[in-house]
Amino acid sequence: MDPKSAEIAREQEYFDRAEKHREQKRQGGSLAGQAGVHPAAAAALIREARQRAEQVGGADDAVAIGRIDDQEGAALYIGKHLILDEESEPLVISWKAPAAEPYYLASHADARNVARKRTFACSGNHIDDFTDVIFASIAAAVAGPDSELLRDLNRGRTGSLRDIVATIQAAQFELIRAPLEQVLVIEGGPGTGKTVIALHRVSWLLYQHRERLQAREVLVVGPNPTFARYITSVLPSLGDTEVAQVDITKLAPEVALGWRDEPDAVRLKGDPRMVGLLARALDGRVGVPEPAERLLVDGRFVTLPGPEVEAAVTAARRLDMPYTQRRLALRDSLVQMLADRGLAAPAGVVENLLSRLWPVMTPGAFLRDLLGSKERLFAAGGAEFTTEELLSLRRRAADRLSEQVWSRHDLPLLDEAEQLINGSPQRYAHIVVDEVQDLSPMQLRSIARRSSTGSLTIVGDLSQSTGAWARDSWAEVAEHLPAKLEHHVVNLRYGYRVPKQIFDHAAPLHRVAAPEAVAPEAVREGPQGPRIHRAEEADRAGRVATMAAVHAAEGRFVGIICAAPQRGEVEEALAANGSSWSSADRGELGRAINLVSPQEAKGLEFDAVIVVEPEAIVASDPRGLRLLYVALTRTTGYLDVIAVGDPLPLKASEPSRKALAMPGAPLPSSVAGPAAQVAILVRNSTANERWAEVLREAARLLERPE
Ligand SMILES: Nc1ncnc2c1ncn2[C@@H]1O[C@H](COP(=O)(O)OP(=O)(O)OP(=O)(O)O)[C@@H](O)[C@H]1O
Repeated sequence: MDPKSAEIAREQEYFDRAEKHREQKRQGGSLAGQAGVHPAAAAALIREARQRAEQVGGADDAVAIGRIDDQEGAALYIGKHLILDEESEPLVISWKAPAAEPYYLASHADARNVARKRTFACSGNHIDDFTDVIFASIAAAVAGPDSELLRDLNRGRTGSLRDIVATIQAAQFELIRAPLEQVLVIEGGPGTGKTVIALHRVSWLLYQHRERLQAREVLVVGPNPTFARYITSVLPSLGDTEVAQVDITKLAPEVALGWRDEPDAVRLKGDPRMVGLLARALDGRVGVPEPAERLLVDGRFVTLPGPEVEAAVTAARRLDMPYTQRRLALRDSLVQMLADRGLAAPAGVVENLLSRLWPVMTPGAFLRDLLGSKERLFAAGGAEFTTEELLSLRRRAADRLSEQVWSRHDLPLLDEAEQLINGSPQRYAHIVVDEVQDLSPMQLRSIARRSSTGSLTIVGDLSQSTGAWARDSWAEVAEHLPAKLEHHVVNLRYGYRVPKQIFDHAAPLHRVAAPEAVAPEAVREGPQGPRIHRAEEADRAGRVATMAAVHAAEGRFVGIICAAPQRGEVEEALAANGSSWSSADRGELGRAINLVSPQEAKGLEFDAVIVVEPEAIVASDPRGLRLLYVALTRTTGYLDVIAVGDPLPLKASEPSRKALAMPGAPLPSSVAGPAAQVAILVRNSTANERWAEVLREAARLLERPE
């Protein structure tokens, strides 16, 4: 046996021994259910056992990810979870324990008493190989990634992000363990590890602050359901199963989505001026008493003077409480007025009057009534909004609340209304927000109101910021976040995902679309450079389907990124080719072939990416060059770009007639005001819609209110 194989065999013995102890701990847990006599007690024990098993680590995980030997020759094995022997001595320590720090921080410049760092490559608990870094006596600092990191980065991807405990880099580790009491903004280009670091940071914070920070007090927010699902298994794999992980649409009452807002309305619904508008509109729902209010108590009428009732309403209005609580206060006042007249009326007696003065309100009913009424909008808008703005919010309300279809951009408004009507939602001691660069002020408020401490980890990249609230500076984001604690922005420099040749292809876009942001340095070469395919419109989709099938046949996880105009033809071509695929827009991800819009592709990665018609991607957003940059930086290995037009447009072009005809596309700036409303209305009206209704609505839009 060669020396390395002999060493692997010795290490394997240690791994096997540790695994035996891990299994014993797991078994100890799984018998707990049988020990309980009462079924409820047994269920609780089983639940606890399951949690314990998760904290022990999966049976398929290696017991250790690495080992450090100090200058005196003492070895310390490091894994995802602590494993003790029969004497309760540690066989493996957790990566989060202070003693594990040198594993991540030792460098040739500062060895931290580490003589050797060993990283294991395993299949399950079987050691395939290991690599050593010898620190002793090597003076020169060696830059660049170690071979274990490269091996890990070159592994094929699946539909879910993995933990990186074995290969966390020193700069990343510093962010993972940065103090809890701050707003930490982690910025960095595509694939610098922002997401994965933020998740490891959660695990690390829960471990270090276990006395005062519980998993249930931590919230992780992603930008959409696909992304939330993509990252969801990292924390459980680190033993943290109880952290709430949601996409931002979940921070609002549950409603049926499906309405598409026009760009003006999208922008406005994210505007912080909506806070005042909603508060004024809710106040507008409070009624005015009659000069004399008559109530039927015990079969006879009692009259309450209007001014007295009005004083009670005014007092309730002034209370610093949510609408529903103030309603209860008004009810108490009305009951008291009757009591003052010697009438012991049950609360129900005043209910009719109360419903008129202070109607019961739900966020959905309130917002539907507001957006559906020009009068209500104009009354609440005040001087802060232009006529055009208020009209852009107006839409026909469904007759029944259950039939109302909402847009994604209504959600932060519903959340704001929920706060105004029913008070604060559940709050969290630490919140992580990923892809924060695109969030509107109203969405950021939704997050801020859920923070009990002001401690946040914010993750994003300005060079990937697109949409109605595209940002150019962190200050624009920070002003809507809690200001209780200091804000620190830290930049990650190295790009781990995108191979160098491919990043070089995308880099010119970065320079024109986000000149202020720092571009990452790619740490590795890929299997090949980007391949640019010129196509005719007629054969474009067919070639996409063929390329996807070839990549999939090689076992690669494939992402086809295309804008809305090309989506139909690509779906048809895939179907004609007999390929099955997942659609990220429906929240799915994970088959060999995935079809993704450039917006939904943010944060995701694939072994092979096919970017369809870059010009169409650029045309689909006012910051379209950034969107193309996002699309080109999703690959860990292969990139194909297929284009009838320019494969690398560096200038955002005037939208074509065809693009303008698409619902949701921005109109030229010369078409504004009511004319824009009418243009949008006509564009959105399909042939089978009732034209009389469309024309009536158009006439209504053109008649300007005073
Ligand atoms: N230290 C590391 N060891 C192994 N893999 C790493 C390391 N750092 C980052 N990666 C990998 O690089 C890829 C990109 O990481 P991640 O998705 O967190 O980047 P990001 O900065 O959030 O990217 P984007 O801006 O595109 O959302 C992931 O596959 C991640 O596992």
